[in-house]
Amino acid sequence: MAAPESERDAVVADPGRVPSVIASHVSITYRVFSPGRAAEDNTEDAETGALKRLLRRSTQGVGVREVAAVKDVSFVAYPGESIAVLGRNGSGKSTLLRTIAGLVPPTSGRLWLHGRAALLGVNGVLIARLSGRRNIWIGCLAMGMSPDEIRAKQDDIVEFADIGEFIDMPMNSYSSGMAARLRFAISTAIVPDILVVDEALSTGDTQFRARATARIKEIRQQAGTVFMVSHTPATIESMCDRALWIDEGRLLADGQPKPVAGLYTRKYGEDRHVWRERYAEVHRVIDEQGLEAARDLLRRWEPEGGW
Ligand SMILES: Nc1ncnc2c1ncn2[C@@H]1O[C@H](COP(=O)(O)OP(=O)(O)OP(=O)(O)O)[C@@H](O)[C@H]1O
Repeated sequence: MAAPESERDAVVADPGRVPSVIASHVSITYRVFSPGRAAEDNTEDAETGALKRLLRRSTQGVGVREVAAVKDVSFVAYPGESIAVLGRNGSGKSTLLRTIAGLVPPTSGRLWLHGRAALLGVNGVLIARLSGRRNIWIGCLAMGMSPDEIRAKQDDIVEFADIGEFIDMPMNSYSSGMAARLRFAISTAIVPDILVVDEALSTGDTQFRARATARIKEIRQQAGTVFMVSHTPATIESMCDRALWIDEGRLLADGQPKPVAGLYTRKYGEDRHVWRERYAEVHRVIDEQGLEAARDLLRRWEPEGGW
């Protein structure tokens, strides 16, 4: 069903402020290539079987499945905002965040960024057999820092990671908490305009979490925009001033963290049976009347949502 006109015009920016991110009808679809069936060729020798499979694929095509991870998401974000992204496993949170960080292009729709975005977590580029100190250079270079910038920052990074003599040991000797601390310290060494945090705070001990929270606050105060995935209502309420609830790839709610997290946790929390019926109703409304009508329903249930 085509989206109603009100949904097509969902991106409305505040004329008094310069947005840091504008997402306009962003959809992201993965194409998954499934290998051909191998079992039929077990009477052949391996080489003949492989050749036959290859021939069959080239004539019949490889199975392609499309996964619509993010569906028609629109929002406007501003400097100074700290935005929680919540939703169940597989709902599309990481995909959306990776798109904001510039790692996955939107399949359709438009995304405008004002400034530099960085995904917190330089895990992909770090090399486990090298020391933490060497990895600081690798991670910082990957974030686009110059050698002079790195030299100026490296003592701060070591100090913030606070992993003692392990900084000179290979990263594959680190506990997961230590590795998370070092990654966090590297990726917040420079203040990006848009910081994207994908569950980085779920690791690390209480003391480190408190320091990480303070660092994120610092970034916010320097007028950056922070997006962070979190499943914990207390974290969302203490660290964020806005929440996006992504459900099956759709932006179901965009409002103040407390009511949005409240709706979300009720769906998966205590009065689950009551909410399950309401949730089924939300999905019925989405199918029959569109997403905006479903959001109206949520607004009626949680009028204090600020949406
Ligand atoms: N690289 C990929 N190739 C194909 N499908 C993918 C890929 N990454 C994610 N998906 C699919 O896209 C959908 C959204 O996944 P995504 O990781 O964005 O969800 P998520 O909300 O971050 O989940 P989680 O909370 O488990 O991390 C899922 O159906 C997932 O299987």
